[in-house]
Formats: sequence, C-alpha cells, structure tokens
Amino acid sequence: MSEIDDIFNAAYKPRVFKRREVLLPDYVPEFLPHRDDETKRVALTLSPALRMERPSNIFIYGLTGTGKTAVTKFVLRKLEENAKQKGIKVGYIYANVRHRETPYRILADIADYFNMRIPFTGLSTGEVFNRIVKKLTNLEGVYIIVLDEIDFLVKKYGDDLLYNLTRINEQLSKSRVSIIGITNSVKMIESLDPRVKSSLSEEEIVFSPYDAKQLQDILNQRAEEAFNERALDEEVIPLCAALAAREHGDARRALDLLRVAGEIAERENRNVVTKDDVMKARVEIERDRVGDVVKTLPLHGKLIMTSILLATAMGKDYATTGDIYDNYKKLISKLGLEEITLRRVSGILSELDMLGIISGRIISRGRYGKTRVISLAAEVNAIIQALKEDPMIADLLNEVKYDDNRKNNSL
Ligand SMILES: Nc1ncnc2c1ncn2[C@@H]1O[C@H](COP(=O)(O)OP(=O)(O)OP(=O)(O)O)[C@@H](O)[C@H]1O
Repeated sequence: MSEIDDIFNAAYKPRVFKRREVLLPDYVPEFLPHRDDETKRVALTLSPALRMERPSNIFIYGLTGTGKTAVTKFVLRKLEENAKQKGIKVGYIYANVRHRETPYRILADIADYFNMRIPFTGLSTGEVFNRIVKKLTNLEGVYIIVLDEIDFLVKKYGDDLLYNLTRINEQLSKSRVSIIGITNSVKMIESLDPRVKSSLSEEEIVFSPYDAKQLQDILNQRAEEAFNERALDEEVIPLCAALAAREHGDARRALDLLRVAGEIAERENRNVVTKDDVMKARVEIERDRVGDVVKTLPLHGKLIMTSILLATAMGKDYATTGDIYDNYKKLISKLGLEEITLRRVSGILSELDMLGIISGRIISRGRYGKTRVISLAAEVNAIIQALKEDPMIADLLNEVKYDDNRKNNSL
C-alpha cells in the first residue's frame, strides 16, 4: 500500500484520539474549570440585556491563554439562549480584530451580522459606520459587539473606531449596543484616549494566569473527551501543565502541547502518548511559532534579525543596538538597498521583543553610561531555518557561524 493510503487510513481510524477537535483553540467546552468568578461577573454585567436595557461595556484583560475569549463566548451563547426562550432580541457579534485587521473589515463584519450588503472595498469607513447606525435605528434589540485582541487595532489605527462604537447609542432609540473589548496588553490601555478608556471600562475584569494545578484540571477535563481511554501515560498531563505554567499559565499552550504530543504518537502509529512526545511537541510548537513570526517579517525585519544573529554569533549572550545597526548597514550596502531610519529599526526591535523572538534590556556600562542590549529569546535554529526560506537572506546567512546550544532550551 502506498504511504498516502497509510496516512488516509490512519486519519480514518485514529489510535489515540477520540475527538481531536476538542483540543483546538476555538472549541468552547461546556464547563470552564477555575473561571467561575469571571464567568459569573460577565454574566451579571450582561444580564440587563434580558430586560432590554443596555449592559455596561466590559473591558477584559489578562495574559494570553487565560480564558478571556472562552469565558466571553460561553456567557454570550448562554445569554442568547436565555433571550430566545424569553422571546427577547439579544444578539452578539464576535470579531477577532487581529484577524480582521482593518476598521473597515470589522465594520463589514458587524454589517454582515445585520444582513447588510457591504462591498469588499470602495466605501469609506465612515460611510459603513453611518449605514450601520441607520440600520440599527430601525431595529429593536440589544446587541453586544465583542472586539477581541483590540491592541492590534489600536496600535495600527488608533482608537477612533472604539470611540465611535462606544458613542453609537447616542444616535439610537430602539436598539442598544454594548462593547466588550478584550486585550492581553496592559500597555495598550494606557495609550487609549481617556474618554474611550472610561467608556470601555464601565466594568473591568482581569483574568489572572493559571497555576500548574489549575492547568492540570483543565487538561484532564479536555483529555477525557479528546482521547481514548488509557491513551495517555500518567506523566503526560502533569508535564504539559508544568511546562505551560512556566509560560505565564497559558491554557492554550498547555492544550497545544497535549494535542501535538497526541499527533506525534498518532503519526508514529502508537496507542499511547508518552512524556517524550510532550518534549518533542514542545520543540515542534516553538519551531512553528518562531517560523510564523520570522517568515512574515518584512524584508528589513528579516535583515535586522540577520544582523542580530551576526552580532550574537559564536556564543555571545547579547549585542548592543549599536552593533546590530552597524551590521544592518553592512548588509544593506552589500545588497545595494536603501537603509531605514534608526527609529524604524528601534520599532522593529520592539515588535520582535513583543513577539518573544528577542529580549531587550538596559544595562549600565559604568562610565560609558547606559545602553540597550538585545539577546535572543527563541531557538536559534528555528530562526535560521525560517530566515533561510528567503533566498536573499539565505545567501547572507551562509556567512554566520552560529554555535550556540544554550538557546535551544529557551522555553
Ligand atoms: N478555564 C478553562 N477551562 C477549559 N478550557 C480553558 C479554560 N481557560 C482557557 N481554556 C482554553 O484554552 C484555550 C485558550 O483560551 P482563550 O482563547 O479563551 O484565551 P485568551 O485569554 O482569550 O487568550 P488570547 O489573549 O491569546 O486570545 C482555549 O482552547 C480555551 O478553551
């Protein structure tokens, strides 16, 4: 039988998985362990909708994988069910701002919910907004708009859309609109216009990270639905939980580790997932994460990443921003390109820092004063592999002798 047939047969009859999809990030379970208080607070805040009153806007923040999206969607589904039973018109629109990218697309999603036809391009954002307002003036009901990962919107486009949405009720008579803003960046909140900040934060809910024990409970509950009986070695769940607890208590990371470990066992035609599979999963996930970030960098981002590799090659712990900029200028002149400003370079460095690929800190150099230094925060080989997919960068990288195993354990 061909290898392809083997793959399809394995997909048809999985060995370890009963329902793999239960481990995917967008699956919302019927019960969310250790999020009782947060679930109740969101439910309580939204409950006036059942009396046709406008619920307070909610601002939810917490680190990644702390259940913000899961809790919000869970409560909204219940709210919608309850409203339906009572014959009250309550609806919600969920937009992941990172995926929808522009204010226009976010508004188009909202318009879509109200069955309005909005062309893919061609109208101004203001025009789409006005059409939504017009539509809503003729409707009854309470509508809750969830804007997830709003930091991506605010960073790129400012807070105009948030401002307009939080003011929308002033133009409506029969319908009411509430906003739920979700973010994992506390820094972003500081950058908001104070008026937007105060209207969004009528209710503020902070989601704290999970500890290893809590992550184990979450994994146990999901594993029961996702895996066949006795498909997991005893140490598998505690290990996934312990690794993810070190990564700021991220349930998404814990579930990813468990799912990828299962996929590795499945690929190797085994009936049991082991601790080794979890360790391999950790390397695979890290490689994918770094790969996704690095491959999508603009050319100058890749050149800066290459400059960092050059500056930290041969086991150096860190490089100064000056060294990095010097290397970058050499690469640019070699390629005959025009350099970007130091300010743009700093911007790219901050972005890479935020994405966890590098880590910057200020050190004191005695009488030379203070300087910003950069070290790698992700696995070197994963970075090199991703960069090499760009032929222009691959040529440059052939000159880097990177001999560093320490970063391979950076998780
Ligand atoms: N208490 C919980 N019980 C069960 N599953 C959970 C719990 N908290 C989070 N999860 C699961 O972990 C994953 C990540 O959760 P979620 O997407 O809600 O995190 P988030 O805080 O919104 O993260 P991000 O800021 O990265 O979007 C999802 O699969 C979710 O179902």
